[in-house]
Amino acid sequence: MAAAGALAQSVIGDLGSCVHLAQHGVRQIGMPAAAVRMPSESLHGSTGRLSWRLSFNSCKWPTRMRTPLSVSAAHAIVSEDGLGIKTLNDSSGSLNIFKKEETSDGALINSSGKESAVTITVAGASGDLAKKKIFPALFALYYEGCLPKHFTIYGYARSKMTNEQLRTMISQTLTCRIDQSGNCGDKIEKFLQQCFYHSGQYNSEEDFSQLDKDLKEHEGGGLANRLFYLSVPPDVFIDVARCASLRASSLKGWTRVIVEKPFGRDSESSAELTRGLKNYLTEEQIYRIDHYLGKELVENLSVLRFSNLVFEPLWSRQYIRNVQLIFSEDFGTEGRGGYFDSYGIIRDIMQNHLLQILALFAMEPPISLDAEDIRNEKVKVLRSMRPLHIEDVVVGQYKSHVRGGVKYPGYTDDKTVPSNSITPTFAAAALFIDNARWDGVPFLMKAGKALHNRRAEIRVQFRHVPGHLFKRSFGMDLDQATNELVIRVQPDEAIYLKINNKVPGLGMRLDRSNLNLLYADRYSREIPDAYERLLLDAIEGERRLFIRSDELDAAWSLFTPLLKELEARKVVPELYPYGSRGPVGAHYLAAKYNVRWGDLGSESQNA
Ligand SMILES: NC(=O)C1=CN([C@@H]2O[C@H](COP(=O)(O)OP(=O)(O)OC[C@H]3O[C@@H](n4cnc5c(N)ncnc54)[C@H](OP(=O)(O)O)[C@@H]3O)[C@@H](O)[C@H]2O)C=CC1
Ligand SMILES: O=C1O[C@H](COP(=O)(O)O)[C@@H](O)[C@H](O)[C@H]1O
Repeated sequence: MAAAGALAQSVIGDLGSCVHLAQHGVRQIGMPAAAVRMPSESLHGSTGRLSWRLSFNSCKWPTRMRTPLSVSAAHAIVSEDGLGIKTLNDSSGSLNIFKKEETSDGALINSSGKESAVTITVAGASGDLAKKKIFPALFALYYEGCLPKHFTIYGYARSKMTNEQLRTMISQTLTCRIDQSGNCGDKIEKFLQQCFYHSGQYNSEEDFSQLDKDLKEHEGGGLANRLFYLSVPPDVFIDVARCASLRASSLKGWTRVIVEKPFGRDSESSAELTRGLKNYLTEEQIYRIDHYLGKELVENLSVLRFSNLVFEPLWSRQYIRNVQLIFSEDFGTEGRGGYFDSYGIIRDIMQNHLLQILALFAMEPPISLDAEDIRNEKVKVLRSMRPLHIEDVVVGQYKSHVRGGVKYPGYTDDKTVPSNSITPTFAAAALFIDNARWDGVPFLMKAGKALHNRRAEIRVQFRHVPGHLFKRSFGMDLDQATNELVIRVQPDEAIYLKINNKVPGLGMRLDRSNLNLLYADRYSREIPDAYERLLLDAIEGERRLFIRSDELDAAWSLFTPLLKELEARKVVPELYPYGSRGPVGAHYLAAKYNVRWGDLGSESQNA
């Protein structure tokens, strides 16, 4: 076994293969040529805190480089930042990927080069999220060949269920990739055979000891890693973490725990949750999931910014007038009113999903694409932000509405919601980042349920062109002539830039047109669900898209004073009809900062 230190020193090699890889885009994705080393030996080994893991299949490329390549050269490369690639000269053209892992979560090197087993236990397996998202995502990973060869999936919950009943439940929500649906039935059957169920209490160490026994039987005595997904209500997070950690941790491999939101209700409860989890787990073992970070277009933000020369120079107060982060759903809290009423839209969407996008959008260029480098930059942005003021926030709640003879229920019509609830189902807010790059630029957020459409997008409105030669063509309203970049996260993923253009003809008439990258037109591949990416990352130990505890603290510091004030003052939300565009107050808030919401232009896809 070669040690990583030795690898780092070995500069042997055939630059031909380097060039070959560069031609396939590797260098562009993040491997500077200077960092490429070419050892002559086999590449798995370990040094200090780093270990090297051998895995197969292009899915297992470290996320930042997860690009399928077909390279036929028989060479191995290791970069100084801990990434390595070994290309095989076999007919499949497959790649072996070496990836650095820290051993603080219990990872051990598999010195034999034999693939280790992974068990994924979903606590709360009988619940909504598990059925809707987690099992389908695990199946999709299996379907794409992204799960390790030896994997087992365990459902754990209090409900009594047999393995067969779990399989029947899961099978109802599995779907196959549109483009490869040929052998779907077989794949579903094989996947289900790897799924098992264990009934137990969330706070019973004894029940987790039983689970441990079951897991061991499936793991077969070799190196086994364990991932626990806490898909349970937040009041049992710590119980499950305690029992899993004390009674069902992997003895030889790593143990990781994915924690679902909400991570508390405010700074204090969040800190308490973190303290509670850290009694049993290290920070490296905790994967706080924010599924918006796993969405394709959110992943793409850094690529758009940092790999296109045309954008990064514009990314500051000098050229950007305002940034808008917009989330809307065309359905209410149906079915989740009980949870929602004690959280509200600000905690449900703004403090996490929209703020995470904002941090990624506004951060300084990170030193590298390593998880810690990116999270360091995100936390700096969050710490540079002003805590929200109540004057910069508008809250709303949907009321019932009859349209086309159909009566849509109001929020308080939900039986699980108190009839006098003042929990906001809509909020708009203006935030500011007090740093050199963003001084004075309003970042407007808007999130709401039961609105007229379902959409999540980032809108970047640029400043006016100075000394605009074409003023006369635009009339008085120069706002209509500014450029706007729209990153549509969902649905119909797209990136488009509104530009001014001459209408063809002999006159000089201008209009606004879109330079449009509509994903469905450009890429035939189906976009993976966010949970697929995040589960795969957790299995691979890639923490870049998970929230670090200091990020979480910073996020809560921004919102906690506002949330407390709203609650203390019992601020009554402005009512808006189900299916409408939300409260009028949102427009006044935007107008206060000289902003017009960009999503109100028209109903067309690319408004
Ligand atoms: N559903 C969603 O779309 C989203 C959910 N989340 C978060 O994910 C987690 C799981 O969500 P979801 O599946 O909707 O939750 P559920 O309410 O469906 O709960 C999951 C499971 O936990 C058990 N459970 C329910 N209530 C309690 C309780 N009071 N005490 C102990 N166990 C309980 C039940 O299983 P059993 O009785 O069999 O033990 C249930 O099937 C939550 O933390 C939620 O906030 C986050 C984002 C979106
Ligand atoms: O976290 C949550 O997200 C969903 C919206 O997720 P999406 O991927 O479907 O856009 C939201 O409905 C839910 O209230 C919230 O808890």
